Amino acid sequence: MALGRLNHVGVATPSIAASIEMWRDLLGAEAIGEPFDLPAQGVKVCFIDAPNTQIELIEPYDEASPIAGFLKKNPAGGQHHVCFEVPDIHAAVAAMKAKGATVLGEPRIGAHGTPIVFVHPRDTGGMLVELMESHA
Ligand SMILES: CC[C@H](C(=O)O)C(=O)SCCNC(=O)CCNC(=O)[C@H](O)C(C)(C)COP(=O)(O)OP(=O)(O)OC[C@H]1O[C@@H](n2cnc3c(N)ncnc32)[C@H](O)[C@@H]1OP(=O)(O)O
Ligand SMILES: [Co+2]
Repeated sequence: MALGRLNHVGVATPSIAASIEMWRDLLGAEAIGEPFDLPAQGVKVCFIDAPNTQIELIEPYDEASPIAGFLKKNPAGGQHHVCFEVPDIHAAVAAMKAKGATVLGEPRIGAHGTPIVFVHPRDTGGMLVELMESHA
């Protein structure tokens, strides 16, 4: 399985609203999407377009959010994961497992409306990696 396009960098934040201000006023972001809730994945999401990828701002939807633990350790938020595109999520899961990596859960629909999975950071040098099926 070849390394695919970097679809987005996930950035955890305690406040999407505050993060939008920083990305816009300090870093010059111009294409900022409308925040939306993704309760099935326990997050609120806002995509910020960069020329060749996106920033995915993620805020806990509730206390059970999978990023709640991360924000306890990093109260100001920070870089949470990176997401690479794959042509076939099931083939990607099989390839990861065949190489001994831990895939977290089953493929589920992510913020772009396509199937995603996560590979445990212990298998990826400490960086949480998301794989997202994309046919773009
Ligand atoms: C899905 C919608 C959207 C999209 O793009 O479509 C998203 O991307 S939403 C993103 C939020 N969802 C997830 O992250 C789901 C997958 N994540 C998980 O299942 C957990 O966060 C997990 C298992 C990676 C970590 O679990 P937890 O937060 O409970 O922390 P632990 O103490 O169990 O962590 C174990 C170990 O991993 C290290 N860790 C935790 N989070 C990260 C991280 N983001 N990046 C790197 N490392 C991470 C943590 O420090 C622990 O390390 P250790 O050395 O054992 O102390
Ligand atoms: Co993501």
